[in-house]
Amino acid sequence: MDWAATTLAVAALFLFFQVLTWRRRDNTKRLPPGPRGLPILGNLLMIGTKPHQDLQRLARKYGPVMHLRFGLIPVIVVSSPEEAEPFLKTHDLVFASRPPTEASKYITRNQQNLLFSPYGSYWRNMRKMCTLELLSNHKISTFRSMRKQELDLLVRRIREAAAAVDLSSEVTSFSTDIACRMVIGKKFNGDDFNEKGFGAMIREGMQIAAAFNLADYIPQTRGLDLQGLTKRMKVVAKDFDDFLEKIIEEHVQSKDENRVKDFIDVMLGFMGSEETHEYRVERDTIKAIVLDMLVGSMDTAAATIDWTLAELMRHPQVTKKLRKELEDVVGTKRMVEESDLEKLEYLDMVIKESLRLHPVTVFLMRHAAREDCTVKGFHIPKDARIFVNVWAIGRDERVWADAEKFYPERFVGNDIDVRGQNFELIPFGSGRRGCPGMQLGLTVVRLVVAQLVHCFDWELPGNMLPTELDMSDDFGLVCPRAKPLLATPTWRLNTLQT
Ligand code: HEM
Repeated sequence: MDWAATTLAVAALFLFFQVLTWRRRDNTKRLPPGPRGLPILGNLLMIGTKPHQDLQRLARKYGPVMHLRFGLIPVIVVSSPEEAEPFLKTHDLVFASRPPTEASKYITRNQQNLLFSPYGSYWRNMRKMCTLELLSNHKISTFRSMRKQELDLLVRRIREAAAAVDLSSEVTSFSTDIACRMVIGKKFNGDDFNEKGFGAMIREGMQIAAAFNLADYIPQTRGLDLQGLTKRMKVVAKDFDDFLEKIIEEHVQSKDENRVKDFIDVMLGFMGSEETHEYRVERDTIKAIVLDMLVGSMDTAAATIDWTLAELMRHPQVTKKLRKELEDVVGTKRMVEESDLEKLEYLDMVIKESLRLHPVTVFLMRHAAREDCTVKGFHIPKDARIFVNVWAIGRDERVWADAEKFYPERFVGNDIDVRGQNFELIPFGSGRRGCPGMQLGLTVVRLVVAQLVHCFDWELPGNMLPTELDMSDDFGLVCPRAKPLLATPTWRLNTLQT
């Protein structure tokens, strides 16, 4: 094609997209304020590698309900508790859906999992199964001794370490191990999934799912795969499928009736019997839900533990106070048990404070509007994506005094908690799409933080000062600390037992 023809083609394409954008704009209705966008791309270029921070900055200028356009898709960004409540409570039913995305199409078999499933009877059915059969208090208590075994192993590994320990990596391995044992019945070492390794494969899937995929926002570019993401998704989806097929078959063939039933066993029990069970479960459903449960439990808890330990190392006075509570409740002659957790009130405040400053899912998973709706006088169009910026809400100076300061005592004398009733603190979301694994997540985080603070004194390497600890984050489906947390442990209990 010569120069003139290329220019003409680009101009025609530009005009086509511009007309599309104009047709979508309805000038009679008042959208929330927001920055002007470019033709075709909208506001996409305003978003860098830290979208939660970029959108917080924009919200300071345009307000806590903001309208942007990512490509051709309207996006509503919510950045304050008062504005989050109508989206997650008053009009929860309208915003309880998920948009179709390329990742959900390829990796989760056309949104067959819970996380990416659109609102409807399939989602309701799966949500009920997950809540009542997999993540109920009763079911998670059946894995209590498994959690204890794995935590004892973690403590032993740390105790035997001769020098500084990479706590981030240790906690991630622990979290991956308990998730695998609970969901699929066994642990996986580095490379026994395929040559890439189990954790690496799951994280590759999560990374792709979190990426800003141009094809989700400019659907006309789908076939072009401009970022090469579709190709990667197909590889990941095939790897997952081969792996899960093998694991499910092992479960079908297993004759061991005495072991604790893992999540695959439970779901296999509901398969193919619509008359006798209220859940409609197919083999593909099991595969999709297994991925949810692994993704939901592996990195969320690990990243929260890592953030909390880092904050404790930066705040020795808080650690001292937490240790005092642990000594009063547990003593110094034994390790922490899960049954101790309900008595540890200051620990609860420490974890809440950590989740306020470092919610590991910085945006609630993309909610989508199922119909047009009016919120606080603004028109929210059908199919708009709703981004609730939980990270910005936790740092909103109008709500939190000294918002950037890590100060667990702010929870003394009030009953603000993380369960979705207090919109200033929603690290697990709220309403219909709120996290069904919250109880399990909180149990694991509390247990590990308590144990590692109780069993060890920690020193930062190379005479590093607490204030020098790098607290920058990495954006993804889950946002961990960017740098590994290294610290040297000293055993502090009056017992040899681990
Ligand atoms: C510290 C730990 C955890 C945190 C901070 C967390 C946070 C969240 C958040 C913010 C959401 C999105 C809510 C929304 O879109 O409004 C969510 C959804 C979800 N979480 Fe968790 N989560 C954690 C642990 C877990 C665990 C342990 C599991 C399961 C084993 C789990 C499974 C899920 C699932 C399946 C959804 C999707 C629910 C739906 O769309 O209906 N999460 N989580």
